[in-house]
Amino acid sequence: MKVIVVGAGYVGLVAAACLSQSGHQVVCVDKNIKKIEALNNGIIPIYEENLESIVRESLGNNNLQFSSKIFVSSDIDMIIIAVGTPTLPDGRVDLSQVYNVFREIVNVVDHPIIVVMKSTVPPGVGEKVKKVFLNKSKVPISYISNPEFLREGQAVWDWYNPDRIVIGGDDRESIKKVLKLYSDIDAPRCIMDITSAEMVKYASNAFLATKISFINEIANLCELVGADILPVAKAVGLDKRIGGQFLKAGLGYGGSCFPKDTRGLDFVSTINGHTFNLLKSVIEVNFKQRIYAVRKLINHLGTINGKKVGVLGIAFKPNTDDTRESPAIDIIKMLVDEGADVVAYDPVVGSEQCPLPEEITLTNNYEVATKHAHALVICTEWPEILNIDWEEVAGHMRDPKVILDGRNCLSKSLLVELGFKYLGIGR
Ligand SMILES: NC(=O)c1ccc[n+]([C@@H]2O[C@H](COP(=O)([O-])OP(=O)(O)OC[C@H]3O[C@@H](n4cnc5c(N)ncnc54)[C@H](O)[C@@H]3O)[C@@H](O)[C@H]2O)c1
Ligand SMILES: O=c1ccn([C@@H]2O[C@H](COP(=O)(O)OP(=O)(O)O[C@H]3O[C@H](CO)[C@@H](O)[C@H](O)[C@H]3O)[C@@H](O)[C@H]2O)c(=O)[nH]1
Repeated sequence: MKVIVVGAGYVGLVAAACLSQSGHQVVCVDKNIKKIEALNNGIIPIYEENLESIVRESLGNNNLQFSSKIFVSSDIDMIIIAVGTPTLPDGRVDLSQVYNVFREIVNVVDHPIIVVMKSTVPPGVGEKVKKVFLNKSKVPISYISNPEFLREGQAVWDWYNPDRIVIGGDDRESIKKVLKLYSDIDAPRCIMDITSAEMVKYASNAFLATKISFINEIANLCELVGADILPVAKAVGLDKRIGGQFLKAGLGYGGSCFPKDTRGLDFVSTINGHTFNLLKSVIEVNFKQRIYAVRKLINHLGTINGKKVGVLGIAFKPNTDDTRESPAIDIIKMLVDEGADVVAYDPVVGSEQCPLPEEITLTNNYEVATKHAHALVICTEWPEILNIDWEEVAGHMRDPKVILDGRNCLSKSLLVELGFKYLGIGR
């Protein structure tokens, strides 16, 4: 199949690379010219396991090309859209990138083609796009919704091992063709109408976010009654009807998806006259979890004004350099507001990836963040952080040597033995 992928971000680049590795002819288009120049030289702008080798191999065998303009030659079968759909301050989804792509497509397409929507768009957008944009095209353009469920940090693995492939459409032939993209992938196929496919994506993310906020509420309650969230979550998760995944209590969810998609679904609900109270609570609990962590630290340090606090981990989760809506960013801002001297460490995140307050020091060396620190806050469970030599850190920190383990990822007994004051979440 010959396809164009529009957008070379986390989703577009992974889709383009994996489809080309599966033998499809792919042109990946991004309006960011610098990104395209780098990609043409095999330089990957994001940190994602195995992606670079796939891109380089596909560039080498000509299955993959990069371009800064959409050029639709007569042999192109479909255009896959993977541009950003960020959140607006009022929770609405900003669809301007998506709409701009449709304006371009309608202008350049000169033969019948399928447009596949991989970007996450609110339920109802596909039908609207068909009416507003595609009906104006001189040639037939078929619309398919094909939401993406990959996770950052394991995106390539997720691409080849999805739990399901969701296709929403109203034209059998187009659905059949889109399914051919995935002929080498073993997963259940869920075929439905466009709006339902769009809803699957939002419902999935909202449900996973609900699990996280739920377990965080249970963790907070555990602290009050003297229970430990680790054995509690493990035993609860062993019930197959509940499942053990997404029951890790901590600082709450961040990233480019859960925060924006929960807010987006809440907005869609409100505009349609439905008050989604459960989802509103999920969002509120998630934000409060960050404040709660800072309060906990203040309670143990007395005041943090003038104290050195090392924040370990800035990415919203391990194995990615993405800091979008990362709990670490809010926590750092709150600590700075309280007068702390913050030194933040992350093994891969650099200043170009994240807007941090000017007052803070950012380092890729954990010793710079831990040396002479009064307290540490673990925000991301990077392997580099789990494997820190805590005995050495105990030797160079200042009293009271508090560790707020915001991801419950360290050994409490070891740290207590080494003289740290250990604070977990729900323990
Ligand atoms: N990041 C994830 O893990 C993930 C997973 C599943 C779904 N999604 C969804 O996929 C979509 C893309 O997410 P992302 O994280 O890859 O976004 P991103 O911001 O990393 O990348 C989007 C890319 O699109 C490019 N772009 C914007 N307008 C363009 C245009 N007119 N022509 C060409 N290129 C253009 C941008 O320059 C950017 O490189 C979003 O809707 C997101 O919600 C993301
Ligand atoms: O038990 C858990 C699991 C996750 N998290 C946090 O939740 C956030 C999101 O984690 P994860 O889902 O692994 O990362 P994403 O890459 O954002 O992936 C989610 O968002 C993507 C974009 O929509 C979807 O495609 C994926 O299916 C969905 O898992 C991170 O901050 C995690 O630290 C927890 O706090 N506790």
